[in-house]
Amino acid sequence: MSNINQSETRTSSSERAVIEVRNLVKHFSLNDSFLDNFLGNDEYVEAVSDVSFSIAEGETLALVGESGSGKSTVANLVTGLYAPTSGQVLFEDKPIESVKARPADILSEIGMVFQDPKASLDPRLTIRRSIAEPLHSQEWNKQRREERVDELLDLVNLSDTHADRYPHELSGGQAQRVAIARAVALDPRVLVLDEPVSALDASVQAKILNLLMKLQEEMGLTYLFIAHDLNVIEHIADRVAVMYLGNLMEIAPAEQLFEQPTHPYTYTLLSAIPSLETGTTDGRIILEGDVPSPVHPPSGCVFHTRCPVAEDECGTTVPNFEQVDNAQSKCLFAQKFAEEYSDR
Ligand SMILES: Nc1ncnc2c1ncn2[C@@H]1O[C@H](COP(=O)(O)OP(=O)(O)OP(=O)(O)O)[C@@H](O)[C@H]1O
Repeated sequence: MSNINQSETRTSSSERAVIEVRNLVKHFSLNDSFLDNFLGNDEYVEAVSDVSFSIAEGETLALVGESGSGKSTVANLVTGLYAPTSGQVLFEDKPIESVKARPADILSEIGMVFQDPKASLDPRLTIRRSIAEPLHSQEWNKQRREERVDELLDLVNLSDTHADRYPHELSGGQAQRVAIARAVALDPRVLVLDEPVSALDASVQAKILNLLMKLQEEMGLTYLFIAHDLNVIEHIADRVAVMYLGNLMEIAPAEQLFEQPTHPYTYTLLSAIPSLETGTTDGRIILEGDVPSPVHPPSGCVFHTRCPVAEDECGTTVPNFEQVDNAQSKCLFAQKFAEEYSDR
């Protein structure tokens, strides 16, 4: 057991980090009017609070947590859509701003897939034109673009007959395949997947997850996979990062996290997953109280107001990350908690 600094929640030095997030902070101001500025009102939402992690080449890091925990904000910071309030995102050791300075570069390095595939496709464009759109950034002639669209349709297991349809003529699963084809059109290194299967039926979810795993293997892709549902990521994630109220609470290899969570918040998320045998969530821990406001987060550990095992110290002391086996856990009692949990 050891206490470690938050900035050390990274891949081991032998693995090459494709994405590295260092002490990332993002505030959204709530008082932007002239009067607010004049009166010095500077209230803000602390959407992401000192988050650090890295993702190794070919790895899938899942980012999980309840609604409002800051997952999408992290995704938008990693793709350079948002500028951080402080901290840094590095893509292959280069600050993301320098990659973003040339829009074609960022598109070809980091692709993005969203929750609602139909909303991410232009309803006026045929599937062929939608998939071809990012290819216009390349100096390719029409024939080369057409060939690439055919390759991409094949890659995501859609037949040519889909090429001339419009988004409204596709099922949710087919539309997500098209969105994935677009995202990988320029052969990126990284895909940021923001709840890519949340809007789909369970049977379709499994097919899209299988497709993502196949593409990762064939194209050597690195994934940042965002989900609120731990069920979805159990088989796809190599490591899991758990967020609560803008903070990273635990980061661990997926197998260890599902077997022996080291943070009480992870435990409560796991206890919400229905048992495979009974289909019920018997023994589930229901968190008391509402999620606190990200404008005035609790002192000490941000989870202490809802934590089922909090002690007095948790309300006053901000935990550092503690190493428990291969997990890093932002809990003052991580070791004790993990031992007690494994006895259950
Ligand atoms: N543009 C914005 N302006 C103000 N507040 C924002 C903005 N975007 C996000 N927030 C706030 O930041 C916090 C984190 O939001 P975020 O969308 O990143 O969480 P999330 O975990 O992705 O949730 P969800 O799964 O519901 O999308 C929330 O309190 C949210 O209300």
